[in-house]
Amino acid sequence: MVVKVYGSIDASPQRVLACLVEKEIDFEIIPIDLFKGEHKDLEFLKLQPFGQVPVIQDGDYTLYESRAIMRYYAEKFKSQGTELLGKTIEERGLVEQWLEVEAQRFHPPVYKLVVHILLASALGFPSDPKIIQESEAKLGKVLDIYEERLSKSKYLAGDFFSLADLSHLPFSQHLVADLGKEHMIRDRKHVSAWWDDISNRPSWKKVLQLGVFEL
Ligand SMILES: N[C@@H](CCC(=O)N[C@@H](CS(=O)(=O)O)C(=O)NCC(=O)O)C(=O)O
Repeated sequence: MVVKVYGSIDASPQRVLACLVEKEIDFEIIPIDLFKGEHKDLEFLKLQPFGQVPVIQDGDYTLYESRAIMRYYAEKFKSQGTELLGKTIEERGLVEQWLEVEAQRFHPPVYKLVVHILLASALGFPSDPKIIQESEAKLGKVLDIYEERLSKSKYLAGDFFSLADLSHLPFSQHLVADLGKEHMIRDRKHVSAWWDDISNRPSWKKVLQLGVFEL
């Protein structure tokens, strides 16, 4: 069954696409144009009542929240493609820990930078320099902890690539590519080496190529 992924070149859907590529799962992108407000259409809201992308449909199974979708496929296809959850319960615990850190500590400041640097004018409100400054300071503190962790461990959960690293790809790509904040990664030696490693994975290159194609 080909998995339908509702979204397109947006960051959170890319998180799911990278996971599906790593797990060698076939998918079809159903474009949802956020700038046209298609994510607020009644039909779409029946799939995702909060009006956000991504949503997946796998036969008659529907799921939203990108990190939940990743966990579902990483578990469902555990023995296919890249192992993304670790091999022991202790490794799984560390994968879950760093997935939560990404969602609760890393994502909020980066998302504010995306909104205020990239989207503000398109969404019709003034970008707030104070929010940008505060978000950058918050993110810097988070990345300092990453630097310490990655000075001892090749990847966040251990010496293996996992969902925890993968989950960082889309918004870290924003940081280095279109927010003008690449220095936040490059100024931290171990974070920089980690970013070079995970962003050079064939799965991520394929997802970025899809984005180019979509444009
Ligand atoms: N927690 C959700 C967040 C999804 C989300 O924020 N999606 C954004 C697109 S992106 O910023 O992730 O690329 C969206 O639909 N935004 C439209 C809206 O919130 O109205 C997830 O991880 O799936």
